[in-house]
Amino acid sequence: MAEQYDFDLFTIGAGSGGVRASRVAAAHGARVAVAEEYRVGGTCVIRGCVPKKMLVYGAHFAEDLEDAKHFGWNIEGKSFDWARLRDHVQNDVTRLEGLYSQTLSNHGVTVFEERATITGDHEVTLASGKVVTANYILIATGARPHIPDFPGNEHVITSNEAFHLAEIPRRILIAGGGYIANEFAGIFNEFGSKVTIANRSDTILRGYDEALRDRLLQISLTKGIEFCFMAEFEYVEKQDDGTLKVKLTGQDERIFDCVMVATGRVPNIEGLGLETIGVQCGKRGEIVVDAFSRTNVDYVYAVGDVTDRVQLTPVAIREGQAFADSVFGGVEPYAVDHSCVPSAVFSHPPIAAVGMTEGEARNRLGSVKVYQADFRPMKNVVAARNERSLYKMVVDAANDRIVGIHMIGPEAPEIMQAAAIAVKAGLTKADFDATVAIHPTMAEELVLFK
Ligand SMILES: Cc1cc2nc3c(=O)[nH]c(=O)nc-3n(C[C@H](O)[C@H](O)[C@H](O)COP(=O)(O)OP(=O)(O)OC[C@H]3O[C@@H](n4cnc5c(N)ncnc54)[C@H](O)[C@@H]3O)c2cc1C
Ligand SMILES: NC(=O)c1ccc[n+]([C@@H]2O[C@H](COP(=O)([O-])OP(=O)(O)OC[C@H]3O[C@@H](n4cnc5c(N)ncnc54)[C@H](O)[C@@H]3O)[C@@H](O)[C@H]2O)c1
Repeated sequence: MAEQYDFDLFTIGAGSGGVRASRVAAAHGARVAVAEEYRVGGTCVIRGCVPKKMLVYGAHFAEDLEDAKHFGWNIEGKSFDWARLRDHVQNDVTRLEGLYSQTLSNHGVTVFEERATITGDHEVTLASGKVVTANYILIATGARPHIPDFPGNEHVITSNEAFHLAEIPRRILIAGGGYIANEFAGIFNEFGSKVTIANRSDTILRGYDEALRDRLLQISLTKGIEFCFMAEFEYVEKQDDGTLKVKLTGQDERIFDCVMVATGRVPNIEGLGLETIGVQCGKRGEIVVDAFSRTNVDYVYAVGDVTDRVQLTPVAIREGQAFADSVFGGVEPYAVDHSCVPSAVFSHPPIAAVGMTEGEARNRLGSVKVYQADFRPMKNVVAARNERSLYKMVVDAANDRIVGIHMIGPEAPEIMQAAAIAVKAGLTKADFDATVAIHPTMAEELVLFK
C-alpha cells in the first residue's frame, strides 16, 4: 500500500455502508480511518430501521392486547407509556452504537468523531482542522429527509425527530405515501393518535404491487387512518396554543398537533468538497458510480444512500463489502447485483415483496400466470378481526419460473426472506408445488397456490 499517505482508506460516514467497508478493508490489512459527524451506526441504527422496528413492536401490543380477550385473557387497566418505550428504545440504540464503535476499534480502524470534508487530492480535513491523506476515499454519507419548500416548513418534523417526541401527538399529519409515511402512520395510529396521510399523488407505495397497495389502503382506512390524495402543502402556521394550522391543496384549513414530512430522502453531498476534486453528481444530487461503486475520480468510491441506487441497509452493506473486497481483498473486483432485491414495509399489517409486480411482468414478459391467496389468518379469525391477508405469485408462463412474490399480512417480511431465496435462485411454480406444506401456518399458502 502507498506509504506516502496517512491511511490506505479514509471513509466519510460511519453508517451501514461505511462501517462494513471500513471493517472489512481493515480485516484485509488496510490502514483505515473513518469520520462520523453524528453517531456511529448511521441512519439505520440511530434513527432508521432499528428504532423504527422497535416502535413497530411496541405498536403491535395495542391490537394484541385488544385481541387477548378472545384468547381467554382478561387484561384490566392497560395503558401505554410513550416515554418509557421511547427511552428504552434510545437506551438500546446507545448500546448498539457502542457495539459498532467497538467493532471498528477491534479491527484497528481509527474513528474521528467529527465532520470530514475533501480539501484536495487524496486529502480530507476534519472539523477540528486536522488534515489527513489517504490512498483511497470512500464516500458513505447517506441521505437526509427531503423537506418540501412551503411557508411554515420550519414547523414540521421528520422521522429524525419522531423518535424523540415529548409526547404522542393527539392529531398528526404525515406527508408522503412511501415507506416512512405508512410505517409511522401505523405506529402513531396504534399509539392512539388520529393520523392523516397527505400525499401529492393518488397512490401509496409506488413500486409495490397494486393489489397489495389497495389492501393496505383499505385496512388502514378501517383502522381509522385518513388519507388525502393529490394534496400538497400550501402553508403551515403555528398557533398561539402551539398547534399547527395546515392548508393543503384542495382542502380546508385543518389543525394538527404535529406535522411530519416523509417525502423522500436526498443524498448528503453538501459541503463535502466534491467539487474540489471534480466528483460527478447526478440530477438528484446522487454521486454517480459504476457497477463497482467507482466515481469518475479513480481513487474515490461511493456506496449506500448517497449513490441513490436502492436506499436499503442490506444493499449499502453489500456495496461496502464488495468495495472493500475488490480494492483490498486481493480478489477480482466484483459488483453487487441490484436485481431481485427483496423489501418490506413495516406497516400494520406489513408488506413484503420480491421481483416483478404483476403489472411489470405483463409489460416485460407478455404472458404471465398469477396465483393469489386471499385469506383471513387463523389468529384474526379467533380474534374476530376482519383483516385479510393477500399473497400473490407471478409466474413467467413461458417457463414456469417465479418472477415475483408479493405479500401483505402478519409476519410477511419474515416469510418473504426465505421465499426470496427461491425467486433469486430462479425456481419454478412446480418446485413450490413439490414442497410439502407446514400446517397450520400462513406461509403454507405459498406452496398451496392453485
Ligand atoms: C425512518 C427510517 C426507517 C428505515 N427503515 C429501513 C428498514 O426497515 N430497512 C432497510 O433496509 N432500510 C431502512 N431505512 C433505510 C436505511 O436506513 C438506509 O438505506 C441506510 O442507513 C443507508 O446506509 P448508508 O451507509 O448509505 O448511510 P447512513 O446509514 O445514513 O450513514 C451515513 C453516515 O454519514 C454521516 N455523515 C454524513 N456526512 C458526513 C461528513 N461530511 N462527515 C462525517 N460524517 C458524515 C452521517 O451522520 C451518517 O451517520 C430506513 C431509513 C429511515 C430514515
Ligand atoms: N422498510 C424499509 O425498508 C424502509 C423504511 C423506511 C425508509 N426506507 C428507505 O428510505 C427511503 C425514504 O423513505 P420515504 O418514505 O421518505 O420516501 P419514499 O420515496 O418511499 O416516499 C416518498 C413519498 O413522498 C411523496 N411526496 C414527495 N414529495 C411530496 C410532497 N411535496 N408532498 C406530499 N407528498 C410528497 C411521494 O409521492 C412518495 O409517496 C425509501 O425510499 C426507502 O428506500 C426503507
